[in-house]
Amino acid sequence: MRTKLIAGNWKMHGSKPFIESLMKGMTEQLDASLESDVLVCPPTIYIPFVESLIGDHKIALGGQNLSEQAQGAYTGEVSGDMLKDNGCQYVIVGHSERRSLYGEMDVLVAHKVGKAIESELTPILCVGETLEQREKGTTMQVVQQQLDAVIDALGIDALQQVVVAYEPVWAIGTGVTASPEQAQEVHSAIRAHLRDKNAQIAEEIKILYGGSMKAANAEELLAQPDIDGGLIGGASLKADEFIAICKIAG
Ligand SMILES: O=C[C@H](O)COP(=O)(O)O
Repeated sequence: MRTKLIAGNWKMHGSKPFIESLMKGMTEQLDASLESDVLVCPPTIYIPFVESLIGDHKIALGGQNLSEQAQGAYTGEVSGDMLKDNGCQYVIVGHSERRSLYGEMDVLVAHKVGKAIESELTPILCVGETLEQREKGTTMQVVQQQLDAVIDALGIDALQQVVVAYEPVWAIGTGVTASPEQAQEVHSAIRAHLRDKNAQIAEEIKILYGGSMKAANAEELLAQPDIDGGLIGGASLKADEFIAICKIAG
């Protein structure tokens, strides 16, 4: 039985007063009996601040990116160990914004997944196709290639420590959500692809959906058998909305 994970990716949003109010709303409404896991991924600089606001609440902390290097003269970079040292348990790797805006290729993403695991962080490996790729009918090819880059570099066993997030690029921040059927189709194909390599890992791995998920569509998406949670952008910046999704997840 896979526990659901609801992860908020705040991207480059927030300020101390905004975060204080967001976290107040979240911690006040968060029910301790919630069975799903809740995670927030603030901008790196606010991680210690958010950690102080989480206190004893059952909310995990994650980074949005990490360096592929362990340490050294890499100006502006933040390592997995540094994230770990500041209370993170997770880190998002290979988000489509990192891939398209910062030129992160599959090989680099695979390297970062490896570094996250070495730092005892759970990488949330993002995969997904553009609208053009979907229209050409290459969705699964693209997604498999993104997954296989990690499997080829680190071996299939590494995926025991990975969460996958399927994020169709055309659904990110657009208000256009993949239909539950479209999302389930890809999630199930991802699991089938992994099953060919290791049935147990395929069964146990969490596959999150990301792309305009909100309280109004979360129920249908999270009811799909292969959707194990959400990686939520815009809706994670509103306490009521985010907590409503967490409650739907159970
Ligand atoms: O990491 C989150 C995804 O990019 C989804 O963002 P969104 O919920 O704003 O569409």
